[in-house]
Amino acid sequence: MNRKQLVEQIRKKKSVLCVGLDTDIEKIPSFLLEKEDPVFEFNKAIIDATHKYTVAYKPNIAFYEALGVKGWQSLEKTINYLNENYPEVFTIADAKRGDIGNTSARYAKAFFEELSFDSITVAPYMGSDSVKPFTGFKNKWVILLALTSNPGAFDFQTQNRGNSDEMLFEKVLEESKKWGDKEDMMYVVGATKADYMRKVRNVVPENFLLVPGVGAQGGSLSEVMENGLGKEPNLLINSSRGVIYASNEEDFAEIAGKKAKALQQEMAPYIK
Ligand SMILES: O=c1ccn([C@@H]2O[C@H](COP(=O)(O)O)[C@@H](O)[C@H]2O)c(=O)[nH]1
Repeated sequence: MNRKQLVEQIRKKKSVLCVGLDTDIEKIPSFLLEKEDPVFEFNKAIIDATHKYTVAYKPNIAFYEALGVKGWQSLEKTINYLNENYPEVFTIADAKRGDIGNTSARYAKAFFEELSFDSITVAPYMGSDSVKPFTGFKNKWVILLALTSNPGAFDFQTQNRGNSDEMLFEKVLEESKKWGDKEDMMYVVGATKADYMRKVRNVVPENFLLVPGVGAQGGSLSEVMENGLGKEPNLLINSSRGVIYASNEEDFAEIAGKKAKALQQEMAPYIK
């Protein structure tokens, strides 16, 4: 998917909502466990109930890998279901990959070609040769970890470099501009770090930001919208547990739909 298509969808739905498919076999309603592929059945019901309010879906790969071959099959069925039934939505493999060049190239093939995701999250720690193999795929995106939502982000990401005032995450943003641009590179910035949003936007005013951490992690949606939104609507705000586990009963999908709608309605007034 290219930037124009993503922006058009955001404006049409008046939403920057990304629903995180962090589908934990131990948390899904127990009646689904009788099905042949409970994880896929759960995802399918959540997607059908939320797609009107949602512009992106983000399966976190850990939840699928944890189930071995079966989990990988559920993931493949989920991305195929999205691409076949809702081709307008943006898809994110939250895999946080990045390795020496030839290995990164295999990760890129796995997620962009075998699984046909639109984007993948990538860790910048190993530098340019670990990230560049994910670039150059037509209409595919790298989503680079910049300032993450977890408390440990303060261990390295906000530390100053030498005597300069520049923080490590600012250096990552600046340096990565050599590897991609607003048409193929996004950044992860946690909703819990909304105080730093202005600094982020000083370096990358136009790139999309993927913002996890609203809801369960305590980040504020309105602060993110107020400080993070560019002239074009260039945010994707993720909610995983807050949407998909809003109910654990027969009505889980319907309640997830209502949660997604409530988030979309909070977002709508900001989207021009
Ligand atoms: O900085 C980061 C990067 C990724 N994540 C991921 O996003 C979701 C958040 O889930 P919630 O249930 O909405 O808290 C999850 O997949 C994380 O691994 C993040 O939280 N922070």
